[in-house]
Amino acid sequence: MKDVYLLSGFLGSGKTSLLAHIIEQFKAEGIKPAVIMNELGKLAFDSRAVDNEVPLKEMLEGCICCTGSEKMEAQLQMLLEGEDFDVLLIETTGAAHPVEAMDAVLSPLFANKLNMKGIITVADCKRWLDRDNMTPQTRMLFLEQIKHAHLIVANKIDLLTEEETLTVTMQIQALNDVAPIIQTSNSKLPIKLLKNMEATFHDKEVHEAAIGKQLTLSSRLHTFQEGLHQEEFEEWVRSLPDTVYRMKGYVPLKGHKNPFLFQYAYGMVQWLPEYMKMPPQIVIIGEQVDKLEIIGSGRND
Ligand SMILES: Nc1nc2c(ncn2[C@@H]2O[C@H](COP(=O)(O)OP(=O)(O)OP(=O)(O)O)[C@@H](O)[C@H]2O)c(=O)[nH]1
Repeated sequence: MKDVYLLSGFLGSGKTSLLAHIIEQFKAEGIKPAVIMNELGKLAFDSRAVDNEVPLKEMLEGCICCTGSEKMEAQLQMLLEGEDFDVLLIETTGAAHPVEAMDAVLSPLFANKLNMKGIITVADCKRWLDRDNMTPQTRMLFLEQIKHAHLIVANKIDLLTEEETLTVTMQIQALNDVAPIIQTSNSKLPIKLLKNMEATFHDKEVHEAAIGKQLTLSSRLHTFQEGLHQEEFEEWVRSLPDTVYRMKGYVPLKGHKNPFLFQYAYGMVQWLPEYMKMPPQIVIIGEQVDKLEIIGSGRND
């Protein structure tokens, strides 16, 4: 399994600086990183931050959350098949919503190969102080990127007074009291903090994880043991709390040879027949997904 980290944060907040700093530290430890950079526009300006030894894929046409997961799947496939690496760092555009970005990366096709460790959000502290002057949409995205983070880098504190730094840290903590907040200049984050991150639950870990572990956004991989009735499955989907944001994968349906491709977003269910026998697994993305009772399992796993 290769660990995956998603770097989120506003335009100019310090994501590329963070990426460069993380790469340097991983390499010093003998860990091989690979990078996917999602830039808006066609010029891969920031890729200069990544040296030639590090496998790099760029997604220059639009934001990963809008172009959909197929492009991301293609990049992941190419990296997994063609490159030798231990960890994957994905820098999202400043405009990416964290749930959509995580959704694009978490493909059931790679569920057994990639382990989503979580979202690191770089928050521009100077900009935070000025957030009341943002448009409502921009402000909302800024807050969502912080709310869903598993680790928050409160960056650019060199531009703040001590008192301002304290105020900003407390305000950010009030928005997300689960993620650790690290104050930095130039995104100088020690990588030892990444190692404790864990945003993915596999079936067998659900019970342990549920004890005393609180998470914002997380994902869960579930394997079905038997075929299900479509109507019962859809009834179960409707019964789920609205903190389940996305689901996708292959669901074995009674009376059909191959599991169906299943997608769920914004309360809508979509089914597509699959011509190959894909593994009967779904990925669930949301809050507290470890606590969900999943249809067909007969118990909470
Ligand atoms: N003063 C100050 N400047 C910083 C800090 N961190 C980053 N910068 C500067 O802010 C600018 C943007 O930094 P990047 O690391 O490129 O930020 P980014 O989030 O990748 O930016 P985009 O790719 O444009 O979204 C650069 O000019 C950095 O040198 C910091 O802690 N303090």
